[in-house]
This record gives sequence, structure tokens and C-alpha cells, in this order.
Amino acid sequence: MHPTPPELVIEGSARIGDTPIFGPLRLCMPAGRWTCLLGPSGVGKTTLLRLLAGVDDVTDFTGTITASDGLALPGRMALMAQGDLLMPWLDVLGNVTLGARLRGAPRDKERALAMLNRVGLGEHARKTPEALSGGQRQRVALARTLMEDRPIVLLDEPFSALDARTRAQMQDLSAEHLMGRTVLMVTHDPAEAARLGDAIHILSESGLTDFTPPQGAPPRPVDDTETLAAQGRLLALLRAPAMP
Ligand SMILES: Nc1ncnc2c1ncn2[C@@H]1O[C@H](COP(=O)(O)OP(=O)(O)OP(=O)(O)O)[C@@H](O)[C@H]1O
Repeated sequence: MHPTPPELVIEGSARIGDTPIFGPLRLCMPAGRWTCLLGPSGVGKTTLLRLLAGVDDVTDFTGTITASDGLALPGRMALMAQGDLLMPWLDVLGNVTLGARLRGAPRDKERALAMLNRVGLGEHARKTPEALSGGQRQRVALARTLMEDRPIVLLDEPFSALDARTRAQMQDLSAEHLMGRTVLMVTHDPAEAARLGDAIHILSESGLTDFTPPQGAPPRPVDDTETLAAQGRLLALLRAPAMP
């Protein structure tokens, strides 16, 4: 039984040296829900994700990151970074079980192989990452993240390298596996946000804008009328000129 995932709130501003990156802002990620963050390139989405994950040692962050249960965050999060960060000397199976290996825990080979089958890479378990395509590598990274089985999951453009069909399949798989977890996903794809978001926000130079997601539980059907309309409205917002 998993402990109930907490609500997460990040509140504050970030700069690198003299350059402001984002904020002041307040982003709330509801407990057990999927939050999507969109916005133009370079606006600070990855920085925000990395700050939450506690892996950013470049950015000066002034503010607070809090979990509603008051417990510390380290050890409760999985981060799928923008690059796949696969270890070139490990095979696919070794990469998917890397978390267990780093923790000195026994690796669950059977579960890892089942996960690889779910991401369509069962045949590739013994290959090294260099023998895979970009989309296959991204699915290995996804499998590794899902294997971690954490209550809080941070995803940075997790499906960006996938073809449309595989992307929809991996969205469905991730929604199934991460149901009830507190998820923050950075994406450039309005369709993806409209399908998966319980909450949707746009980060721009002028701050955070909330966007009302379509009704219905994610993952919403790709051809759902309301979801398609939300996708269109999101794209229009993303194309609007930045506020001065
Ligand atoms: N190590 C670094 N040193 C200096 N500046 C950095 C560093 N990493 C990121 N930046 C700057 O911080 C800003 C925010 O970067 P970040 O990667 O968070 O943007 P993003 O919104 O995720 O962009 P994208 O959508 O292109 O991934 C950018 O202007 C970037 O140039």
C-alpha cells in the first residue's frame, strides 16, 4: 500500500547570477493529481522541475517548497529528465533497474522485464542504449521512472521523441501507472496537456496563468470534442505575444 501522495507547493523566485529566471510565482500541485506545465522555451520550466527534485545547484532560489504532509521530499520523488541520462555501459535492463542498484536494493528483474514489455521494448532488454533509436531510449527512461514507484513524479517532456501512436500509448500507460500520484509534467504539446492534465498552467515571462482543463478524468480520449477544443485554446494562448 502506498502512502497518500502529498500536495506540493513551490512559491518564490529563481535567478542564475544576475539573471532572473522566474517568479515570484506560486505553483500548487494537487495531491494525487496530474499537473501540466507549458510555456515558451527558456522560461524556466526545467529549472522549476529541477528545483523541486533538489538536483539544481546552479540556480539561486528564494522561497519555499512544501509538501502538505510536512514530510521531507528526498526519497519520495522520481524525476524523468529531458535528456534520457541512460548509462552507456549498462544494457536496457540494467538501466531500467538502475535505481535499485544505486540504493543497494535487490533488482526486480521480472518486474523490469514486464515494464519493458509494456513500453514495447521487451525484445531489446539486452541491448546497450547506443543501439536504440531516440524514441526507444526515451521509453527506457520512462520505464526506469515508472519502476521507481514513487508517490511524487516529475516528468520533463517525457514523450517528446515519440511518434503519434506510441506517444498516445505511453500517455495511457503512464496515466495508468501514475494514477493517484502527485505528478508534474512539463510539456510543449497542448494536446498532451489537454489529455492528461487535472490541472494545467502556462509559465511565461509574465508569470503563471491557470488554464481550466477539460472535464472528464485523464487520460481523455484523443478525439474527445472538449479535449480538442481545450487543445485549440491552449495553442492560441501559447501563440499569443508575451505580455510586456
Ligand atoms: N546552467 C545554466 N547556467 C546559466 N543559465 C542557465 C543554465 N541552465 C539554464 N539556464 C537558463 O535558464 C533559463 C531557463 O532554462 P530552463 O531550461 O529552465 O527553460 P525551459 O523553460 O525548461 O526551456 P525549454 O522549454 O527550452 O526546455 C534559460 O534562459 C537558460 O538559458
